[in-house]
Amino acid sequence: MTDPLLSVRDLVSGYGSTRVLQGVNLDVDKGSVVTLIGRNGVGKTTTLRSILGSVKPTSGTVTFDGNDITELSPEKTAQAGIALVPEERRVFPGLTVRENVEIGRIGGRRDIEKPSVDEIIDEFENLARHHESRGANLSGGEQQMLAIARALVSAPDLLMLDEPTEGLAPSIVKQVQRKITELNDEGVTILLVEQNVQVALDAADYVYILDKGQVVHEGPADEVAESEEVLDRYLGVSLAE
Ligand SMILES: Nc1ncnc2c1ncn2[C@@H]1O[C@H](COP(=O)(O)OP(=O)(O)OP(=O)(O)O)[C@@H](O)[C@H]1O
Repeated sequence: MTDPLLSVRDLVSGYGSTRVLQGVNLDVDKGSVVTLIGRNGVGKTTTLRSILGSVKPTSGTVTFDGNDITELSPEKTAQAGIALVPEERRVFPGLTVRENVEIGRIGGRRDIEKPSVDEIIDEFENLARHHESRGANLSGGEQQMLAIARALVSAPDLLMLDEPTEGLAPSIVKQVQRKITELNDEGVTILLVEQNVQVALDAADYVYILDKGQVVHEGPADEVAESEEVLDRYLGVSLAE
């Protein structure tokens, strides 16, 4: 067995005196799609922020590609090869598609040649025809693709996506899901936070369920999908046949 690409151990983290994560443990194997699911407010976004370094963990460790990155700043974490597509996309509304992607090229790994802005945009059929459109004029689905493109141009080994399908129409949700699968097929390892349980289970190889700042259940996605009692207890959902 090879070591996981990302390994989170006993991670305790929060905001000021509020402790949100109470000792999170998770692994992401190279080449896999791992999803983190759980009800609102259980700490999913805080987990991603603590891995990235925008929230400083109180204790515990984050190991990436064999290196301890627990104390690194978000810039250094990006240089190590991790990119985050944040909740609500955070596309720059006044900048064009091309300019938004160019910003992503500033950060990220320095030890390899990054793809060009055009190469990345051309991989997204619904962005390629909008090179010069401003972020504000894109649809929600196009903005999500732009946020993913901006992360990919930094050539990450691990792409973290925070609720990429939130607020999107069902047909666009499918497009985002297909993109996640396509990227993974191309070799990008993915850690996905997803409210849409069906998408989370369909996209993933392995699933962690978070509740009150701790992992309360984990397993291969197909096994979790069949654990009706677990889905009901921790997520309050039952999946239609
Ligand atoms: N910047 C912040 N300052 C203070 N408290 C915060 C901050 N961000 C989140 N919290 C609190 O931390 C807790 C966990 O939030 P987090 O965003 O990690 O949850 P989540 O599982 O991602 O849920 P959601 O789906 O609602 O985003 C919540 O109680 C939230 O109010």
